[in-house]
Formats: sequence, C-alpha cells, structure tokens
Amino acid sequence: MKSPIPDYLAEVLGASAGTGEGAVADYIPELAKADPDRFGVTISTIDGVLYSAGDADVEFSIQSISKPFVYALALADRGLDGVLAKVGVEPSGDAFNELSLEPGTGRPRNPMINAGAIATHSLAGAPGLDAAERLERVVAGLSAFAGRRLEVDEQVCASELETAHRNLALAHILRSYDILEEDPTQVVAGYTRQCSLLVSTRDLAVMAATLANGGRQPITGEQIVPPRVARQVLSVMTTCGMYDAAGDWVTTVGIPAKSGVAGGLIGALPGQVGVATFSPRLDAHGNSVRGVHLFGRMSDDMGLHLMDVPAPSRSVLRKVRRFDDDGRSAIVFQLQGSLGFTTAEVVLRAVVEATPVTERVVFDIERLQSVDRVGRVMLLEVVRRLSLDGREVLFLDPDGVIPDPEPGDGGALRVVRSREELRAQRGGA
Ligand SMILES: NC(=O)CC[C@H](N)C(=O)O
Repeated sequence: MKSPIPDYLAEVLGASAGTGEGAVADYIPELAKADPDRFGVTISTIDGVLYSAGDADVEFSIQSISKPFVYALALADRGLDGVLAKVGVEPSGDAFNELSLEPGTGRPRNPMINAGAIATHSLAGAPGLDAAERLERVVAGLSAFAGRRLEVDEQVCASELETAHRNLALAHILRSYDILEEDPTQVVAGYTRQCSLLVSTRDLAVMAATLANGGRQPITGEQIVPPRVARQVLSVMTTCGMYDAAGDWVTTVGIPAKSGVAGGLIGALPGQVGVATFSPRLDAHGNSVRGVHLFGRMSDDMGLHLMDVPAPSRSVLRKVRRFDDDGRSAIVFQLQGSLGFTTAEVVLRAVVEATPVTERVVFDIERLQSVDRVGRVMLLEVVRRLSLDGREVLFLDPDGVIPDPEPGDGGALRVVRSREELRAQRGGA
C-alpha cells in the first residue's frame, strides 16, 4: 500500500497554491530572480521518515532560517549564560531588520532578528576563533543538522554583501556596545555566508525535526546539541520566530517556527514533527505567504497546534485490580504510557483513594514506556509512604523502566522481574 500522506500533502499544496499574493524579496538583488511559483513541502517525523510534495528538492538560500540553528550552536558552545549576556529572549514586536536593542545594555532583543543573529554568529564556536574558523563551525554545525554538507550560493552571498548596508550599520552599533567584540565587517561577512547556504525543504524538515527531537538528528542519530539547548531554541522560535507576526502565528498555527526571505519556512513541533515549506512570495513581515497559509491548513488538519494537547493523564491507569491473596487483601495498579507529573498525579490519587484497606500493593509497570525524573520521584514517594503505613509494596518491572528504584527513608520495595516471580512471591508471603 502507498502511504496516503504524500497525497494529502499534494492536495493541501494545491489548495494553497492559488494564493498569488506577496512579492519576492528584492532588497537582495539576486533573490529577485527567484521563480515566484515554486512551491514545496516536506514533513519529517522524529524517527526520520520524510513525506514530500511539490518542489521539495529545489534548493534556495536558507537566510533567516539559519538563525535558530546558529543560536543552538552558540548555546552549545558558550552555554546559556554566555549567550544571554549578549543576546536577549524577548520578542521585539519590530521588523526583522530593525535595530531593536535593549536600552542601556545594547543587547539585541532576541536571536531571530538580524541584530541578534549577527551577534549570535560571533558566539558560535570557542572564543578566539578567527572568522574563517568560526564560519566553518557554523557551516559544519548546520550541515550536521541537515545530515549532509551544505554549500554556499556564492551569487546570493555576493549580492547580499554588496547591499548589506543595513546589517553593517547594525553590526557597527553592536560593536560600539561591545556586544560584538570582533571586527563588524568580518562578522557580517560570516553571517551573510551563513544565510547563503543552500537547502531544500527536505533538508529543512530534517533540521527542524532535529530540534523537535531534543537535538538528535533523526537520520544520522547524532546528538547535535543537548536537549536543553533544543528546548531553548524552540522556546525562542515560539515567541520570536515570526518577527512582528509572532503573536498572530502562535495563536493561529501554534508551531515553533522560523521564516527566511528566500521563501523557506520551518516548523518544529516538540516530540512530533519537523515541517518545511518553500514559496518565495513574501508578506509585509517577510514571511512566505503560501507557506503561512499551508502551515495554517496543516496545523488545523493534523491537530498540530502546541496548545491542542490531548490529556495524557486519562490512560495511565490501564487497570486497577483488587484480589484476596490467601486472606490478605491486595491491589494491583497496572500502569501504561509515560509517567510524568500529570500522569503520576493520577496514579497517586488512585492510590490514595484505594489502598487504605489493602496489605499488599503491586505496581505493574511493564507497560510504562517512559518515566521522567518527576514521575520517578513521585512514584517512589508513594512507595515510601505506603511502606511507612505498613503495606508491602512490589514493582513488576521486567524491563527495568525504573532503574535502581530507591524509595528513600523508611521505604521498602521489592522488585520482581516476571509474573511467575510475582506469583511465587504471593505464594511465599
Ligand atoms: N529575514 C531574513 O531571512 C533576513 C536574512 C537576510 N540574510 C538579512 O540579513 O537581511
């Protein structure tokens, strides 16, 4: 059977294609030559399966979509505080090429606007690199996100550099505040090459999926940046990725995103997918008109809005079973899915309601797929309190989903690895 997803993508592409509004960017002369009718889309799952339609393989310059990825590299190389000292995280509400500095410190408001991205470029790699080494860190880093070596479009790069008066002005002001500590001309040259890297929607979808996947590249399996960095980048994309249209975007589409003036647009939905579209005609904010339209449609159809979260808690308790174990009352809580704060709270509540009368409490955690830090702490605290109340507590945990369970002061827990062992325990008790 052929997957219906590409057919769906082809259909939504067709439905958004009619939007002939907007204009190709021309402040970079070379971009004005782009074919305005190109239109493509790719979705990448976080396990690296790609679905595409239209001009998904056509290459174009990455432009501002490079910003979140270089921000990720800077965070990985200099640490959160090192980057925050130079670039803020507040939406500016201004256009991408505005100065938008914090009064007093001269810190650019965020890394998604040009001023912030120019400063961020200078923070990639170790301190003290020369311009060429820094650029190599950026190109190699972005290539690692894409899973292939990316090349610069020399014509786009030269064309932008010839007319980069505004970015040069921004860089000189940043230098005057010591936000930039290097030669502003060289930093703008490096930033412009970064923006001129050629990508397709396939590259961008995988790059976005890497962010959505906690920094791990879905196809190569390489951990490109730590999960905490990916979280930081997605957060800033959510509030600042669409410039002065960020509020409109987050309320209607609700996917952390970033646009570029060559017509690319990415969305990265944490834990779910990376999406990329390409269509060069832009709206007044510099965002792709058909891309924005297509993302709106996909978000609605596929329920991708960040705030549309199904309650995870409902299904955590698969079964609660009481039985009489040779005159001793017992209860089994069979858990499934993932254990985090909200799901552990459901378990905790059920235990509080159910256990006062039972002598033995079994947590069958065989079907738990993941347990985060707080889920573990909460479940082990339940164990501790139950044992302090005189209950005998057991985990049925064949696969060790909770490694080294230690219920803490006064708690006692027995872990069994199979149902047979559990039955034997019952018989022997
Ligand atoms: N919004 C964008 O894509 C802008 C990137 C472009 N290279 C610039 O600095 O003007």
